[in-house]
Amino acid sequence: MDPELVREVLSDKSGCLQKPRNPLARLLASGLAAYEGQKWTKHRRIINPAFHLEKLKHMMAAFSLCCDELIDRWDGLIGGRGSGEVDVWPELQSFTGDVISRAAFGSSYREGRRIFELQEEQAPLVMEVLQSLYIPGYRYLPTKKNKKMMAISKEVGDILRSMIEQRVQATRKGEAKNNDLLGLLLESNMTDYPDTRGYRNNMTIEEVIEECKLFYFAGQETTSVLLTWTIIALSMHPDWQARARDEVSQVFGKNKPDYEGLNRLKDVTMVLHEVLRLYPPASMLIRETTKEMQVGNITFPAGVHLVLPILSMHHDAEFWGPDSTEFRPDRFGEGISKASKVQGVFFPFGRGPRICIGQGFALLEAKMALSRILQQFSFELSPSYAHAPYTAITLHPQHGAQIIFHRI
Ligand code: HEM
Repeated sequence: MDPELVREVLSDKSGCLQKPRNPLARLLASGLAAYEGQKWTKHRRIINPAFHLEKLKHMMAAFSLCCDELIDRWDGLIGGRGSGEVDVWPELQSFTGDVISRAAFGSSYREGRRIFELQEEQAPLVMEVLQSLYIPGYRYLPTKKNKKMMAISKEVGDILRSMIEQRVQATRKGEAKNNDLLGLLLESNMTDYPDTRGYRNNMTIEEVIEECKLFYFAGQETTSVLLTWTIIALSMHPDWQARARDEVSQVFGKNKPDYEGLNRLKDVTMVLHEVLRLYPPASMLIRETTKEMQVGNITFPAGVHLVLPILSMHHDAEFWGPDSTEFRPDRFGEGISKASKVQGVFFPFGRGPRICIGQGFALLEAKMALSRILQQFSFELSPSYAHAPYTAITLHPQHGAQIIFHRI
């Protein structure tokens, strides 16, 4: 696909495009509530100013705590033998779930974790519904599955509502620290924050609930996918594993990584960019035309879905050269803009007004986790690993990611 067209669509200067309304994309976009007929929230952008990386520094403590738990768990799995096999895919999913729970809900972490467990239970039920024949009104019938889904949805809503109400009270009394995502969301929501057209944009409690659910969907699986492919790629390329470990050891020695040091990691960043290029967690973006519009020299009527194929553009030899499918992190040695032959063909976090607001968060989390893992273990692929990247909602390792770890 022509990168110019991608830029044109994602910048959407004509205002003719929106995030799609098809059920699967709605599931992705606004969480499971989409199934219940709730609307895509229009207000997301108001949280952007509060979601500044400076504030995320407060979340370093949450990342660090989750890393401690991960390393302890893997240490336990390896046991006294010094080496052992771990399927890192479920491990890292649980890790990023913990990170987002702690970062999103701070002191209310336990209730937050319960919400995410419930959503995990709900996701396969929703997928089943989406994949089955659509019969209008069927979802309101008191079938076993529908009752289960409604019960989960009610429990999630009840927990969130009570957490939010408590937090709003505490914020009004000046008693809440509010350096977690929920706090930032509520704080920015309590501030009168007009949009570019001057409208007040405050969210309802229901919309705050939707935002909280979205953070989980947008932030948990994507980051676990990135970390999992990184461990696999570094197992396949021991030279890069050694190089990344050397860098981590030069910057941190045996100390725990800090914010300033993580921002100085060059080789590790190149590795993460190359993994995001070869295995982009979101393999495509979709936009829907809301009225007739022209893209390039084609005129599309309203209601057309435009698919922007991140995965294939990231692999295209025309943009990246004849080694486009090879793992070569040094192509990012002089930054993203010089990595490809053509500009604008690397967009794992999207682009334009709806670009991922969690990209700083995700990269910081990934760098911290990877640094801790490299400090503690060397690793290689297990003979039971089968390489099968598979596009479900994100780009999964279809048969898991079995890795043999050796304690250093
Ligand atoms: C490696 C990790 C991640 C990747 C590859 C990723 C990728 C993306 C992409 C491609 C989009 C744009 C979707 C579109 O334009 O249709 C997006 C949006 C979004 N992401 Fe991420 N993401 C990651 C991590 C995170 C994290 C950790 C969070 C939250 C803490 C997050 C929160 C969001 C939100 C809220 C949106 C919607 C923004 C909007 O529509 O205005 N993401 N992400």
